[in-house]
This record gives sequence, C-alpha cells and structure tokens, in this order.
Amino acid sequence: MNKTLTPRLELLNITKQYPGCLANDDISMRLSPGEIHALLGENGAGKSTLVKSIYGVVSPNSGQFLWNGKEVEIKSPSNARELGIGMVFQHFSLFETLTVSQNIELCLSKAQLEAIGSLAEKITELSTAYGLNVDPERLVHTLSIGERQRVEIMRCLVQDVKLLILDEPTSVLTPQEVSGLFNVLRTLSSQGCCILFISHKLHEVTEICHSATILRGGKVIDTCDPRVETPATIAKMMVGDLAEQDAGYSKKTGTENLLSVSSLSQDSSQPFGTSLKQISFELKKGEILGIAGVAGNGQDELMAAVSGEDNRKLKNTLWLDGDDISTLGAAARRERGMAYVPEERLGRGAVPDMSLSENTLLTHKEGFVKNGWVSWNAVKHYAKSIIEQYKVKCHGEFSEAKSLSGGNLQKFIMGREIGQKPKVLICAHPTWGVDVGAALAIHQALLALRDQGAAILLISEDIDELFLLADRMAALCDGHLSPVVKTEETTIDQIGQWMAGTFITPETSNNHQETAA
Ligand SMILES: Nc1ncnc2c1ncn2[C@@H]1O[C@H](COP(=O)(O)OP(=O)(O)OP(=O)(O)O)[C@@H](O)[C@H]1O
Repeated sequence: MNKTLTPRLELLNITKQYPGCLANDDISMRLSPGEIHALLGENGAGKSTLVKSIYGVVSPNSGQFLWNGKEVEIKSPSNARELGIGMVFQHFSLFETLTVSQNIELCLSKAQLEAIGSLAEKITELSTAYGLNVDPERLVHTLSIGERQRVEIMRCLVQDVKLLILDEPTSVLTPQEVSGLFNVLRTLSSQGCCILFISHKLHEVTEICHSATILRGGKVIDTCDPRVETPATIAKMMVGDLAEQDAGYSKKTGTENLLSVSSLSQDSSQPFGTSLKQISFELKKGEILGIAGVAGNGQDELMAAVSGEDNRKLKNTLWLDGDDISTLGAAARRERGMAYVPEERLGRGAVPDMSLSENTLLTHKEGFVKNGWVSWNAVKHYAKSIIEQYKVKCHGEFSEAKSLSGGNLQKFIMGREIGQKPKVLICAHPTWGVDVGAALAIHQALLALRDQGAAILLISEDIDELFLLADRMAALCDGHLSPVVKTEETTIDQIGQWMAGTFITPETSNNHQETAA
C-alpha cells in the first residue's frame, strides 16, 4: 500500500438525504491502491448508504467521486463494474440451479466475455492464483456458504477488480473459512487491489485492515490506523465509553427440562434446503444452549420445526414443560410461552411495510387485545419502550420497519421478543449486524432472561458470541446435531470441526426417517 500514490477512489463531500434522514453528511474519504480500509460505525451511522453510493445503487444528492484522480459519475452497478469496482453483499445473489461458471457469465458483457476467451479456464486460473478453490462446473446449490462467497469474489476477480467492497463478509463463515478469506484479501491487497471492508467485528479490523474511517450520524467522526489500536479503543471511537465490557459472563447449569426435542427428522420444505436428521436435545430452565453452524446446515429448518412455522405436523417429537406440542401450530406454541427471533429480520422477523407498532402486535397479543379490540395506546407504549431501552434509531413507533438500518431493526425485534418474558426463547443470530454497544445491551438482556429462569436456544454462526453466552453447546452440520457439551469443557477448534461435520458417522448419516404425524 502506498499512500503517496493517486488515490484509487476519492470521495469528496458525499451527501445523501432520505426523506427525514440525512444518511451521509458531507463525507470525504481516500482509498489508496493496496489498502484494506475498514468502514466502521454504530447501527444507522450510514455505512451501507455510502457503499451503495460507491457501487451505483444509491445516487447521492451532492458530492464527487474521483477515480484514479479523474471525476466520474457512478450511475449504476454496471457503471461501477466497468470502472473496476466489485461488491460482495451480505446476501448473495447467485442462481442455485446454475453452475458457478454460468452464474459468473451472467454478469459479464459480451465484450468482457470475448476478451476472457474460455471463462472456465479463467476461473480455474484465478482460483489457483488466489487459493479460492472454486470449481467452475459445480452447481451452486451444492456449495457451502463459504464456497458461495468465494464465487461472489471470483465474479469480481474475473472483471479485474480494482476496488472490492465487502459488507460484513465474515458473519457467515467458520473460523477456518475466515482465515482463508483473509489470506485471499491479503493477496489481493499485495497486488494493488483496494478493499473496503464493513464490519462490526473489531478484532478482525485490527487483524487485517491498514486504515479505518469511523462514521457517526452520517458524518466522518474519526480515522485511525487499526494496526496500532485495540478493539476496545476503536469501540470507544465508535460509540463512546462503554460503561461495561462484554467479558467472561458466568456460566450456569440449567434445572428441569423445558423443551425436549426427540429424534426430529424432517425433509426440508425448500428445494435446496437441508433435511433434519434424528435431532435430539433437551433445553433446560435457566440455561442458554448454543447451536453453532454455518448457515444452510439445517438452522432454518430446525427453527421452523420447533417454532411451528413449518406447519407440517410432527409426531411425538417436541415437548414443552412435559406437554406434547408436536401437533400445535405456531400461534398455539407462542401462547404457551415460546418466542422466536428468526434470522431473516425483514420478511419473517418483521413485515417491511408495517410500522414498528403494527409489527409488535403481530407477535404479541397479551395485554393488547381485549374482547377482540386492540388497545393501540398500549401497543404504541410498548413499542416506544423497546425503542428507548434498546436505543433503536428511528423516527418513532410509527416508522416503517423497512426504513430502519439492518442493525436497528434487529435491536427492535430482539427487544420485542425478550420483552414478552418468554419461557422459551429461540433466537437466530441475535446480534447480527448490531454494533458493539447494542450487542452488549442484547447480551445482557439475554443473560437476565436466562437468570429469571427462561430457557434460551441460541442459533448462531458467530462462534465467539456462542462461547461468550452459551452454557452448553453443540453444532449443526448437514442437518445432524453433534453431541451437546458444556461450553467450559470444549474449545473453538472442536466446535469448528463439528461445524464441518467430523462427528457424523456413516451409520448416523443413513439412519433417519421422517417423524411426520
Ligand atoms: N430507504 C430509506 N428510507 C429512509 N431512511 C433510510 C433508508 N435507508 C436507510 N435509511 C436511514 O439512513 C440511516 C443510515 O442507514 P444505513 O443503512 O446506511 O446505516 P448503517 O451504518 O449501514 O447501519 P447498520 O450497521 O445497522 O447496517 C439510518 O438512519 C436509516 O434508518
């Protein structure tokens, strides 16, 4: 990285105003060739808006972009790609039924394809050069999440990327995959590619980034060299002093069984989903049971089966407080004291076009509906209290869910479900995309709920968070559940290996029949 070179991209006074929200306020920034630059800030600080402007998805109201010193207009993603800007989003946009090569071909122009010649050969060549291990002939639905991410990176590489933007790239990867990704990024950087990296995981920023820009309230409030900072000093720049630090919470031993799952086997209802295979575990009162795993290994199916959202009836499979709930629907299970936070916040955790108050009523009737009448004042009061307690950045309880930044909506949904004081809370990825300050608040709320006697099933891809919060742990791989062990008696390495399926034997992999009613 050479800071004296003409910047690869220079942002001058970029401003983006949404109705009622100044998301980017006069932002200026320089990105040099070979630099790995972190874009940091609390939820709603304006990071996604800024990178979407750079990639031509959002058009700023004012400001300039200089590409290699020359002013350019970036009107669309194809415009951005022509310049050499590539972006890997959190949610991949690959067609499952096509091969890797076909997916990559779709985003190339005729001229680019002609220049490349054999695309499959080019992919194999780049795969070897960067250690990506991407096979051009594989169908995408057979790939793990980590492999799909590498296909997205490959899609940028074949277009000769000069600036690669990654939005929270590590939240879906195993620890081993994270180190593989970092090796690829280091190689790209050594060849002069500039990388812009959004992350809330500050230890990763100090490990891999050369520079960082910190946003707050849409403005640049600080810059730093992460190599000479610590995660704690960067957190302080982002959100001010954290009164308490997230460190070593005490582990608890649960008491009686609240939720029992016995030999749960079910085919996925999705074409490329994962079938559940003989899953059994006990979730106890006063404990957090963590389930690790890379996304796509049966987490969605497990959550849907336990919550009742998957309405195919089961038989003798699920017990809540000693009662068989296998044939009950989702609403009946909620009435018995279960609450859920699904991974997908927009669409399943919240209805995008509804206000936060209306979204509250969707999952929470107790105290709000009397004799068939909704007490809207009570609903609004509850939604407002969640907004205040979790510092949800929005205009108020009337804001539509879709107008909130990802992390702010996550805080609202977590608050809404924890506030119901459930007997059993099942939550997927509770702090996904949430900033350090809000993650601390959510962790403490989960621990307080556990200490009041709730049983919490925590499904997450964030292994550090699982080690921090879970009292017992297991891993899910290809629909199989590993043994459940006390967190204090296992290691990140062992759980990482279970996430890759080392506990699956030929007998367990063949021995499963559906437990349908
Ligand atoms: N389409 C929209 N309409 C209105 N306001 C919006 C829209 N998109 C984003 N905002 C607002 O702009 C601000 C910045 O949002 P942005 O998504 O850029 O934040 P962020 O830093 O990426 O947050 P997070 O870490 O939670 O993803 C937020 O206050 C958000 O509510």
